[in-house]
Amino acid sequence: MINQIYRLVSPRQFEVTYERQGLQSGLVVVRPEYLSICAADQRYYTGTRGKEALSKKLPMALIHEGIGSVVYDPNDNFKPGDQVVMIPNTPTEKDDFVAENYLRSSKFRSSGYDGFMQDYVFLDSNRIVLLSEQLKPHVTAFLELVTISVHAITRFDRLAHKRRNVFGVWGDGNLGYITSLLLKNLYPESKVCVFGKTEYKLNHFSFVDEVYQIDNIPETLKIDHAFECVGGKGSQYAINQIIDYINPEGSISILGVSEDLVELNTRMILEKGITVIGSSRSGREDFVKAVNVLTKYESIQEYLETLVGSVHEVKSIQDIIDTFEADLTSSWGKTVMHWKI
Ligand SMILES: NC(=O)C1=CN([C@@H]2O[C@H](COP(=O)(O)OP(=O)(O)OC[C@H]3O[C@@H](n4cnc5c(N)ncnc54)[C@H](OP(=O)(O)O)[C@@H]3O)[C@@H](O)[C@H]2O)C=CC1
Ligand SMILES: O=C(CO)[C@H](O)[C@H](O)COP(=O)(O)O
Ligand SMILES: [Zn+2]
Repeated sequence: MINQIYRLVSPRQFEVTYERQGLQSGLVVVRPEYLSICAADQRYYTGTRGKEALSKKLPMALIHEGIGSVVYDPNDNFKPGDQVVMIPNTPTEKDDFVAENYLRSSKFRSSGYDGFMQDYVFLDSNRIVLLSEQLKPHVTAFLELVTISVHAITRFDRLAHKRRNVFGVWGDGNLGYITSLLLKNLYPESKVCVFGKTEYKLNHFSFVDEVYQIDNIPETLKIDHAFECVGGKGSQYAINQIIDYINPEGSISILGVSEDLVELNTRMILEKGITVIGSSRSGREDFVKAVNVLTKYESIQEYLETLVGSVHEVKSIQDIIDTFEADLTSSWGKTVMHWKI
């Protein structure tokens, strides 16, 4: 069959390419239905990802957050019409110690390999996870972002010391919202404090114990462990502020992606014996966990629904551009595409 792939060729410019794809490949064919825009996609779309990366990675289909329905499974593990979430990480080897998302040989869609902006996506059957009917598609569209928090919290739980009285989450955007929501559900006895810049955004975090504006934090406040969900230029200020407020031997999970090198107060990292945990992307285990968590806790899905900023029907390349532009001007939440192209 001939597949149409919608690739970014240069900032703000998409082109359709046609590729022949055999149905004998053993891969499952999925029709994408709801896709969601990540900050990483915006860095490619706007060209802020940096010239070198752009020249290495483009042309490339964007989007690594999305769900779809199975069209054809040569092994009959999935039925046509099954709703599935697609896993963007594609490992090419297995390691006993290194998770699939940290293997340098793994391929990640929409970061050097084609993402989900295609008529059909061809995936190995272990790169999709079945979704139950009770899950809402405009929410599961960004399930990949939920797996990022699931993965970071799993790593934190394994690596950090066991006093978890107070968590601090820096970042009043999408990732901060999901991370604090999961922390509050997974550690109901712990206090969760969110630190951000904008009162309007912080007002959405009704489920946490405290919210603080970053220029108005009580000096006496102390946290046991922190999650940085800021990224970009703000991550330097956020991580150094965390270093100031964290108790000795606490952990800082860094999730925000920055294009530039970040200057850190390493003297206090040393003096406080802080554990810094880098956390990037996710793997199959995290997707299975995220699907189970959303299915088990109905309230999590309800809270995640308030993170849906807007849903755009996409039928043409112009609709793709309009949706990316709308996302850039949106002040809250995830921008979802109903993929009808
Ligand atoms: N590790 C991983 O695998 C992944 C990482 N990411 C990265 O995580 C980061 C956040 O993503 P996302 O939540 O979608 O982005 P958002 O823009 O929605 O969230 C970031 C938020 O942090 C706020 N902020 C800025 N400076 C500070 C500060 N010093 N302290 C506290 N909050 C601050 C921003 O406010 P304002 O907008 O007003 O500046 C914004 O509300 C990005 O860098 C993204 O690329 C995303 C997915 C996966
Ligand atoms: O969003 C992400 C995962 O969900 C990561 O931030 C993204 O993979 C980073 O990729 P790149 O190096 O292409 O910016
Ligand atoms: Zn992402």
